[in-house]
Amino acid sequence: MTALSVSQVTKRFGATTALAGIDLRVPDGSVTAVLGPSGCGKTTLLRLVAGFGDPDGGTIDFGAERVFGPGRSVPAQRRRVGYVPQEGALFPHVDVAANIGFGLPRAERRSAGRAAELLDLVGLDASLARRFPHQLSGGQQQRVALARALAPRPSLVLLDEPFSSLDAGLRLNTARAVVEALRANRTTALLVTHDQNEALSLADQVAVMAAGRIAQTGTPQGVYASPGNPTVAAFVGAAVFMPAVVTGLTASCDLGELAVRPGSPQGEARLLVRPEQIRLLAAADGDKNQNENQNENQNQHESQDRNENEERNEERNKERNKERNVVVGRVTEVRYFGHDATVQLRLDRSGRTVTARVPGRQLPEPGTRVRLSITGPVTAFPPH
Ligand SMILES: Nc1ncnc2c1ncn2[C@@H]1O[C@H](COP(=O)(O)OP(=O)(O)OP(=O)(O)O)[C@@H](O)[C@H]1O
Repeated sequence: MTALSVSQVTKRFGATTALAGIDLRVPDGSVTAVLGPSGCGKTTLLRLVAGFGDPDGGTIDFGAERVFGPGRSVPAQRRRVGYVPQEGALFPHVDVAANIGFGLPRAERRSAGRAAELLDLVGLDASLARRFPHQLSGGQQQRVALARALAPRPSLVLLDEPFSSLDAGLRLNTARAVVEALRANRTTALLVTHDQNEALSLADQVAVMAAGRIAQTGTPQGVYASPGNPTVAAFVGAAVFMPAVVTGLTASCDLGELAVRPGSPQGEARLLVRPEQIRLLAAADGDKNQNENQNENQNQHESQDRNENEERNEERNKERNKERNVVVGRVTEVRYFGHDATVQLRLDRSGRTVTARVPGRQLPEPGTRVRLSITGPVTAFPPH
């Protein structure tokens, strides 16, 4: 298989700039997910790589071979690209074996061996070879579509939202089976999707696209944990943004004093907190009483022993600082998803609304007040 390099590729359709200078490298034998909102240019990029149309500028290389560049455009049929579209890719009037054999040389087309091998690769039983597409589930059809794309041993496989027509359960299983098959075959693949979970859970590399450009490329963990800007941050997962002032490695905001990553911009900033970083602690009202009792006891003790006055004052200051960093909010909404839940809270201090993602076991009732704490460092962006 071959690495793909796209460099400074541009494409306009009349007044619309579909691609504004794309740079992307897909390493040999790996799967890159292109993730982006509707209309950002994902399909256009895939079509130009396949050779279904020429860019206005830039270069496209398959390994050492330039397939598009100044004065050069290798036709689609000579690029040896496998294409898996959204749905309806199979010929309805011929069986699975014939569908898979479509792209094979004549001699191989008659051999049942290659079709069986490909069915096995995509995790389907060889007995399905004689069925017609309408006798398969949607997920099975998409696996056959991949088997057909892989049959002529392409240099590259392009998948354009191949799972979007499948329902949730089937979608995940099919997506996993398809990516396992791509990996087993050491296929270089570009998978277009607008589903963040799909991109993050399946791909070796995620390229986030926005308005005709690649906004960021990296490993799924890298893009999620260290997004380059707020647009990427919001596109790869749920995000809570809030204003803050950063001094050194600490950000001061409505959620208290939070640790920020090294190298964060200083001064006024826009903080990104992931909902799973917000932890809910014990109910706030009970805690408040306990704190008041503790303070009263401390006061009595201080009046008994004046010599320890200074020491006590210091402790009280520390306690006050701690209290200042205790963030309390009232639960306004709870959404239960089985494996976890989201809890929306209105912060006492500012009235700002934040959303926490918590395990679905012990959920607070709407209306109760809870204390919050933030785990792990948060990301700071410049304020605008
Ligand atoms: N043949 C065309 N003629 C005119 N405009 C086009 C054409 N193809 C795409 N566009 C425009 O180019 C932009 C990018 O379209 P594209 O289909 O690549 O986006 P996309 O990210 O794949 O969107 P979606 O997720 O909705 O499929 C859009 O504004 C679209 O309207």
